[in-house]
Amino acid sequence: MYAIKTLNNISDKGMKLFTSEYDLSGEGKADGILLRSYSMHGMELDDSVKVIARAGAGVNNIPTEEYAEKGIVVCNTPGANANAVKELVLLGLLMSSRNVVDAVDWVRSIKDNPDAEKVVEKEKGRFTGQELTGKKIGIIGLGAIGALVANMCTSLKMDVYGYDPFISVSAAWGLSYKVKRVENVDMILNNCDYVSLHVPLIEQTKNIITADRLKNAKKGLILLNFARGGLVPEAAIKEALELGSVSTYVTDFPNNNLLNMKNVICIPHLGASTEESEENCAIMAVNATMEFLENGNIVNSVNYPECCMGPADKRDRISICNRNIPNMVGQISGILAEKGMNIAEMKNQSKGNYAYTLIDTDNDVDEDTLDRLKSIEGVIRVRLIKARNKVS
Ligand SMILES: NC(=O)C1=CN([C@@H]2O[C@H](COP(=O)(O)OP(=O)(O)OC[C@H]3O[C@@H](n4cnc5c(N)ncnc54)[C@H](O)[C@@H]3O)[C@@H](O)[C@H]2O)C=CC1
Ligand SMILES: O=C(O)C(=O)COP(=O)(O)O
Repeated sequence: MYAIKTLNNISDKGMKLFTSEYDLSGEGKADGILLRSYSMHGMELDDSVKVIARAGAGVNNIPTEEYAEKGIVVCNTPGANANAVKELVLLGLLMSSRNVVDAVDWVRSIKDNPDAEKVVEKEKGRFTGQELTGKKIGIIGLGAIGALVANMCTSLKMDVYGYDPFISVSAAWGLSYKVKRVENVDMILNNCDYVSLHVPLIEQTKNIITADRLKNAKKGLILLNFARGGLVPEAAIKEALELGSVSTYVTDFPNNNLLNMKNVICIPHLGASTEESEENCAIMAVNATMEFLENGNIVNSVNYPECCMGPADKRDRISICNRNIPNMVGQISGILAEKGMNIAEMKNQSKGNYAYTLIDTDNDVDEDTLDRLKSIEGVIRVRLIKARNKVS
């Protein structure tokens, strides 16, 4: 039996995939944790936790490096909510271009005016906007979401520019040939009428949109931030709105300061909040959790490498989280050889500072073997997964 804890509401479509082998009561020590935006920084975790699945894309709410050091695999759900965000970006583009927020607020204010129909026709000129067709848009970050946004904007007949020095091969394949490659953030800000941010919040992207950069931005820029608040310092936005270099800031990450600024359109972090996206994310997160707990297979991890060997069905499987340093595989297989054990299949993958090893063995695995594997310097965690239908 595996115990699962959830830190946010996770769609039933995903949760119901957990079989009767899973205790979902949230009681006791968890083997796996599922969450959305709940902040895990500073949270005490039981030693029992082996896998954490973020039903969503951004993992800045999870101390992924600290957890890697503890042998906890953190997964996310790449692309599962990208369409939902793309559609909200479209709304952001339209709302900011057609003054929809102010116009709707104003028209509500005349609801008791008996001449509302006439007043609308007389006053509507105050809300004249601009069209998207033919305007320049820059997309910063061309991953799952940025690529969809870029392609959507080409369909809207916008002139689309993209910046992503780390673009993946699969994202590049999916990108319209009409998207023009730009070499730096400033070129995007200085030339575009609209800029949409789609990078993760990491050390290198924190405060990426500085006050200096915005000073030189094309006058009247509409900046859309459906990625993370921490990419754009509030002071920079305040100054740019006052100077007029930015005309509107659309953000999915409001706070008290932003809510009190004029020409800031605040959305309450709704990017991924559609039924479809919540279901997609939950299904992917639950599948990754079960794969890891039952088979030791790692999929969609952000702190450990992808490593899969199919179901742990016929043979006992040893799962080892270790540091990415020389001679790990040699020492591991040496111990198994000393114990007279035969390795039926083995896989070792690495990512950054960490590596992961899966071993299927024809023999029974005793406690002493596990203890000796644990004692190798650089081994972080060892787990035995008993075969479901063992061959004798
Ligand atoms: N508003 C919302 O509800 C949602 C917000 N998000 C945010 O959007 C972010 C992106 O999501 P996805 O597109 O799914 O992730 P992704 O991982 O598919 O794409 C991120 C892209 O950013 C690029 N990148 C990384 N560092 C960069 C840098 N310094 N400069 C330029 N590009 C850089 C990467 O190469 C990658 O192509 C998430 O990390 C999250 O913070 C994601 C989903 C929902
Ligand atoms: O997936 C992401 O990065 C998001 O920001 C979505 O957050 P949420 O799951 O809606 O709390």
